[in-house]
Amino acid sequence: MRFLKTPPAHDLTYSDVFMVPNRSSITSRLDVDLASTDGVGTTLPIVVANMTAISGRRMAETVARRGGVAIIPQDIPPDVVGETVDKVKGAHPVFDTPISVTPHTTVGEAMSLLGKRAHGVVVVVEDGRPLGTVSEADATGVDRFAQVHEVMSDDLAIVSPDTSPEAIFDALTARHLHVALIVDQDRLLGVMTRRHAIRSTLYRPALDPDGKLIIGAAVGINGDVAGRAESLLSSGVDVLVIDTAHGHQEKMITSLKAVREVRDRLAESGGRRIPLVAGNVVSAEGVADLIDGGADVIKVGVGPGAMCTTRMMTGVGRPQFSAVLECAEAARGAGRAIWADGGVRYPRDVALALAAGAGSVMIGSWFAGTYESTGNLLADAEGRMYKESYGMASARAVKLRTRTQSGFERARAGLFEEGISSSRMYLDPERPSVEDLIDSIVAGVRSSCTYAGASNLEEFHRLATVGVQSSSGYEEGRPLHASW
Ligand SMILES: NC(=O)C1=CN([C@@H]2O[C@H](COP(=O)(O)OP(=O)(O)OC[C@H]3O[C@@H](n4cnc5c(N)ncnc54)[C@H](OP(=O)(O)O)[C@@H]3O)[C@@H](O)[C@H]2O)C=CC1
Ligand SMILES: Nc1nc2c(ncn2[C@@H]2O[C@H](COP(=O)(O)O)[C@@H](O)[C@H]2O)c(=O)[nH]1
Ligand SMILES: [K+]
Repeated sequence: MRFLKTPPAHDLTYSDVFMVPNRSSITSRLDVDLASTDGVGTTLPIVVANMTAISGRRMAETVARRGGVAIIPQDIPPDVVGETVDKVKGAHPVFDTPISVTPHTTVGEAMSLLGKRAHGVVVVVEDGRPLGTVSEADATGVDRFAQVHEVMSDDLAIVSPDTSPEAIFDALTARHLHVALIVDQDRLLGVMTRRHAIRSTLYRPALDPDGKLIIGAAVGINGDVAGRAESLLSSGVDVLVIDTAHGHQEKMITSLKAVREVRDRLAESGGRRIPLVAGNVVSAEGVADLIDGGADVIKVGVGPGAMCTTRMMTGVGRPQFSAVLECAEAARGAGRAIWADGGVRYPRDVALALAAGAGSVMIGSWFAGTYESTGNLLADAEGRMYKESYGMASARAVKLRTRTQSGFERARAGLFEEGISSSRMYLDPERPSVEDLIDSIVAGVRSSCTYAGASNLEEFHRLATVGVQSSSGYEEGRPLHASW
């Protein structure tokens, strides 16, 4: 990446910068390969942040199907992480997991499950075989205590797993149906909407060597770090994140070394060498020390997160674009990669982080307001759908994390909060699924690459030309949804 003009002496946020187009020989945005360069095995440079209100089983499965990876937070007990890993590994790499109920399930219960996934139907199943589907339209005006077999639609598009996405798309269009049910030998394997059919030709799932979807998990720096790391690695995670607010501290370095020993021992006894990610830091010195401690990837960002109050509480942090730029250069110099963590709100921010040299971009709050985040779907007084979210250093998260300690200890720890305990993240009615958000990120970043003349992310980092803008420069780039 180069600056258009001499960069200013002060540090820059994503909003402070823009990219200018280069002469390009790339003729189509579809010719751009967005596989990450960080060695983690994703085909998209997107990581879901280890936040309890955001990253769980459905998020992990959905994002990995499109090529990214989700990190299960450090506060989730190891046996629950193990179950989550099993579920994600058991999910179909192409077809979406159905929401299935028995014929005698009440309409009320079936409708409460509908918001769990984006495809909009519940499948009524008996002995593994689909009998019908129930959508919100089928349930409108129906008594909540009625049973689903009374209201289900039995006009079904049943296809075999070897049907091409194009054929599924055409069949659904011809029959005016919303989802195809993928059935193999009388067993419901998955579902596919027309949008999913298109996506399955545009994205490549992120898979482990056995062809299963990938997933990561996090460990903090307190307690039995090596023990938790061993348990997570044994449960089959594909990437391990060692995470704390101030990653450039001695305790992080000793924890990291302990985790590396566990990882290396398991790898030597026949396991895979799982990449270790450590953070968070915002300086080249921090990067160097974590690489020295054994990190394969360094997580970068102090204070840019949407749930984060660190900068207002402490004055500490660093504008994220400059942090990413400096840390990426330091990591690349040592043959390692970084993840740009936090503060991403628009596709442009993802593009700018990658231009600055990030291997992947970690996103939390933007993905909180989706069907796939962990929380329950709620409606406000006007009927707008939202999910509740909170920061991992908020009093709420600290209370959860310290639940085994005395009431006094917990209350005292809660005073040191550096995050928001409750926020409403609204679902965008146009983009209610994390897959819709990924579509827009991918459309934006593919386009950024072709403006730069890059056919992959390594070229993009090399070719990107970045300028510095005023706040009115940023404002000029915003769309206008109503007249002046
Ligand atoms: N990227 C960011 O800007 C930030 C991210 N977070 C996220 O919140 C989650 C919880 O992290 P964290 O609060 O570190 O909790 P952890 O449970 O990981 O504990 C942090 C440990 O480090 C010690 N510590 C020393 N100095 C600091 C410091 N300046 N800030 C925080 N802890 C310090 C704490 O001791 P003691 O409590 O006794 O001081 C504690 O033992 C993580 O997921 C983290 O990524 C949190 C804040 C900022
Ligand atoms: N200072 C705090 N930082 C937090 C907290 N919870 C999460 N985080 C960080 O934010 C990113 C995600 O950023 P987002 O803008 O995409 O939401 C996450 O990975 C953490 O590094 C918190 O309570 N305090
Ligand atoms: K912030």
